Amino acid sequence: MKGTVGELGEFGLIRELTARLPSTPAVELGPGDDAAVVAAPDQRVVATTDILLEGRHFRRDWSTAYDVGRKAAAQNLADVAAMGAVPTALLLGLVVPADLPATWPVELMDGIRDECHVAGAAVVGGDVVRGDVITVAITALGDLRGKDAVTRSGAKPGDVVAVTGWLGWSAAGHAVLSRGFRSPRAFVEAHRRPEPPYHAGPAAAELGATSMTDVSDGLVADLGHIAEASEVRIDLKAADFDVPAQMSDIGQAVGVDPLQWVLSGGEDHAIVATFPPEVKLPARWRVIGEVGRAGGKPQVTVDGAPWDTAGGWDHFGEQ
Ligand SMILES: Nc1ncnc2c1ncn2[C@@H]1O[C@H](COP(=O)(O)OP(=O)(O)O)[C@@H](O)[C@H]1O
Ligand SMILES: Cc1ncc(C[n+]2csc(CCOP(=O)(O)OP(=O)(O)O)c2C)c(N)n1
Ligand SMILES: [Mg+2]
Ligand SMILES: [Mg+2]
Ligand SMILES: [Mg+2]
Repeated sequence: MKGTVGELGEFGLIRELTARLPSTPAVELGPGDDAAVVAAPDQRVVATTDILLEGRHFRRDWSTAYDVGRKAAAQNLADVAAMGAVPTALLLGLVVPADLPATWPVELMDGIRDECHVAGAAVVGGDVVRGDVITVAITALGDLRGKDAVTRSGAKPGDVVAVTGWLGWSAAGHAVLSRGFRSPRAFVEAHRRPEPPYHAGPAAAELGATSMTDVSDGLVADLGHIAEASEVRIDLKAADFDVPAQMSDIGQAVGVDPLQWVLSGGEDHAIVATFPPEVKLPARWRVIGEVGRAGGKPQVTVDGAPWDTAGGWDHFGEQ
């Protein structure tokens, strides 16, 4: 495709974007009208939104448009899964400058479409606006299939804490990219394209998870939200985490303790949940700690001590 977004124009761009979407029988009415119509047999809908901003969430010299699309969709679809729901639909709000090559939003849409396919969802609509900073604002919807949502507030003392998915890989990849390197590839790829374990969300709900969240900011920070909402303490054991040898090598090379990435690196969108101790967890879940009584301030401890460095990303913190 030749030319810029400005040359295509608003409706030309919308045509190019929507032409790339498959028709999906589950969606009653997709893009093209004032709004979409999505079936909700459960009579409730899970809804979540997250924004990705150029410079803050992604860099065009680090990630392709396709990668950004995969990641933007993944970040939102993971939030749906973390409620115990199955992702169904996604809407894309897009801000782009007029001089952006038209291939960029088109490849972004390909990435979003493909990640939706992985999670079983469909793109049902969106909006396009001209602006100075590329902004990808996604809303995702999901289906609880008649079950209760798994919130952040149900953890009970005595529960076990278990996680599935990657931890620290995206942060290690980010560390590599920020220092001007492009390898080791596995970590850089993990930063560009997280792989949330979508099916683990509804599976955890069925196993009887008492609380759940995805890890977007960092494990300690995100478990901190569960500790606060559930009014409990969460105790983690560092020995329960394995730090891959290659991650240790990167840590050595850049002078960072790799456990920092595992415990407070965000953007892998692992799913972490608490379960009653009698629940038999399938092998994909790693038990990493237990839930205790709050005893004053709810908090997360590692090997018995409060985690003293930042537990994760804060948009207004010092990064
Ligand atoms: N601008 C906002 N208006 C209303 N609710 C918001 C806003 N920003 C965040 N929230 C809500 O605060 C909660 C925490 O947000 P966030 O940390 O972004 O969650 P997550 O990491 O799962 O995306 C979410 O329930 C979110 O919907
Ligand atoms: C260029 C760039 N700088 C820094 C980061 C690191 N980073 C940006 S946002 C973020 C945390 C997750 O994003 P957020 O907007 O907080 O998502 P949410 O928690 O709402 O799901 C991290 C670790 C990045 N991905 N890219
Ligand atoms: Mg958010
Ligand atoms: Mg989340
Ligand atoms: Mg966040």
